[in-house]
Amino acid sequence: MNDMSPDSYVTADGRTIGGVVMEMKNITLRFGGVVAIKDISFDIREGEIRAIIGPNGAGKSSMLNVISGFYVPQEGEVWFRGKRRPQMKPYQVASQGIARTFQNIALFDGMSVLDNIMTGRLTMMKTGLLSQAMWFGRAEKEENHHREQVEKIIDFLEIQNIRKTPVGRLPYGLKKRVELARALAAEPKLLLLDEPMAGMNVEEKEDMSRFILDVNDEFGTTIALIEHDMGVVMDLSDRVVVMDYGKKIGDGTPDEVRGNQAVIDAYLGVAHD
Ligand SMILES: Nc1ncnc2c1ncn2[C@@H]1O[C@H](COP(=O)(O)OP(=O)(O)OP(=O)(O)O)[C@@H](O)[C@H]1O
Repeated sequence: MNDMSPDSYVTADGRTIGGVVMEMKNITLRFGGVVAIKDISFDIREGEIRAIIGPNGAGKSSMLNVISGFYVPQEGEVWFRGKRRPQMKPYQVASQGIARTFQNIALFDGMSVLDNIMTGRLTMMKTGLLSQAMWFGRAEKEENHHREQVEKIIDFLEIQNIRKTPVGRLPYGLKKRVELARALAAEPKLLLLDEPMAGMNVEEKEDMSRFILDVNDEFGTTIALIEHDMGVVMDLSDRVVVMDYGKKIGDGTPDEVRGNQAVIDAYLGVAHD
């Protein structure tokens, strides 16, 4: 699954966690007078499930937006696969193998599940309309390949029965699953999930947790996620970054974070256990 770098290790459940793939170094992000992120550093290792938690307004989404290139920090550096990342547009970040889902579902309601998932492959499509017209065979072959990959994801996430359904008609939990499918269609190396369980009932949360674990396990996808449900975060994650008012107040395994007094004071102590 991963290159066995010297600092690789195998988790209790038998997954291999490799070296650092993404490193945020002293990131500061301001919106006018509001400092959303204050001098935060942390890393993400290959194959791990890394959570970012914190109370409302702590800066979690802002951090995910920095990783995905939607926001450019005023200070600090983003390193990816051992290289400093220059300022990039989100589509350029996506083409490096980083895909994301959004806090508020961002699908095309009028389009079928299948077509929505196909849009996740846009960054990988080589033949445009002109070449399709001029060199149909090659374009057709490529289209078939994309369809095959999408069908695999549809099977994996168990959504065969809704593949032709317009997304707008689906219940919330399934829409979130389709969003995950669309992100996976880009075959990401690093998958960013912005509150994947928000608004879900217990059963939907269990399903989504299982799919996140399966994606990580089956495809070796590194996952960084923001989530409010503490139970979910502690069960799923290998390591957790805790933010509060734009600052990092904790970073470690779920057990380390649970025992961190600053975290308890800021967040966990307030009826989130
Ligand atoms: N586009 C923006 N323009 C101005 N201020 C912003 C913008 N995005 C975020 N902020 C501010 O930055 C701070 C951090 O917001 P952010 O959404 O990153 O926090 P969060 O931890 O994700 O919160 P929540 O859990 O409520 O989603 C907040 O004070 C917020 O109002």
